Amino acid sequence: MTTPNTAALDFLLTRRSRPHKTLTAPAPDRAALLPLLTAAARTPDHGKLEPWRFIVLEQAALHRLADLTRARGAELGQDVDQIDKVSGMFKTAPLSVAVVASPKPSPKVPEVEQTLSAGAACLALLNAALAAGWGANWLTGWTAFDRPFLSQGLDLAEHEFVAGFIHLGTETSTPPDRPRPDLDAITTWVTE
Ligand SMILES: Cc1cc2nc3c(=O)[nH]c(=O)nc-3n(C[C@H](O)[C@H](O)[C@H](O)COP(=O)(O)O)c2cc1C
Repeated sequence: MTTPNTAALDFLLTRRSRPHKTLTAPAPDRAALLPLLTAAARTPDHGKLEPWRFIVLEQAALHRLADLTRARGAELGQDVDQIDKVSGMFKTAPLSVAVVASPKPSPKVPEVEQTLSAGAACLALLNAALAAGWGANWLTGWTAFDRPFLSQGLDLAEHEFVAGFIHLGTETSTPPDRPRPDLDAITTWVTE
C-alpha cells in the first residue's frame, strides 16, 4: 500500500457543491483556472479518445448566452419565470466552464462509456475547484441539450452536447449539507 493521502480522503468525505446563486466574484483568473482544467483533463478515458473538451465562458460570453437563452426560450414558448431562471444562471455566473461531451468514433469504446467519461470530467473539475477553495456548482438544464442553442451559442458540432456547465466563483455563504445516501441501501456485499 502506498502512503495514504488523508487530506485528499478527508476532502472527498466532506466535499459538497456551493449553489450557483451563492457564488460571486472573484472567479479564478486564467492562471488559477489552468491547474483546475489540468486536473479535469486527467479524467479516466478508455482508449485515450479525449471524448470531452472545455469551453471557458468569461463575463461577456456569459451575458451573450443569457441573451440567447431569452431569445431561444421565447421561441420555445417558455414562460417568463422559466426564461428568467435559466438566463439568470448565465448572467449572474462569475465564470463558467462548459464541459462538452464530444464522442469520438471507436470500434472499441461505446458512446455510453465516452459520455460517462465526460460526466467524470465534470466531477473532476468541480472537485478540483472546491479543493482549491473556490465555490463551484455543476449545472445543466435545457441549454445543455438544445441543438440551436448549442450551435449558435457555443459552436458545438451536431454530435456534441454539454455534460455540465461548471460555475465557479467565491462562495458568499456555506449552505447546510444535503442528506447523503444510506450506504446500506445502495451497497451490496457479495461474499461468494
Ligand atoms: C448532470 C447534473 C446536472 C445538474 N444540473 C443541475 C441544474 O441544472 N440545476 C441545479 O440546481 N442543480 C443541478 N445539479 C445538481 C447539483 O450540481 C448538485 O448535485 C447538488 O447541488 C449537490 O451537489 P453536491 O453533492 O456536490 O453537494 C446537477 C447535477 C448533475 C450531476
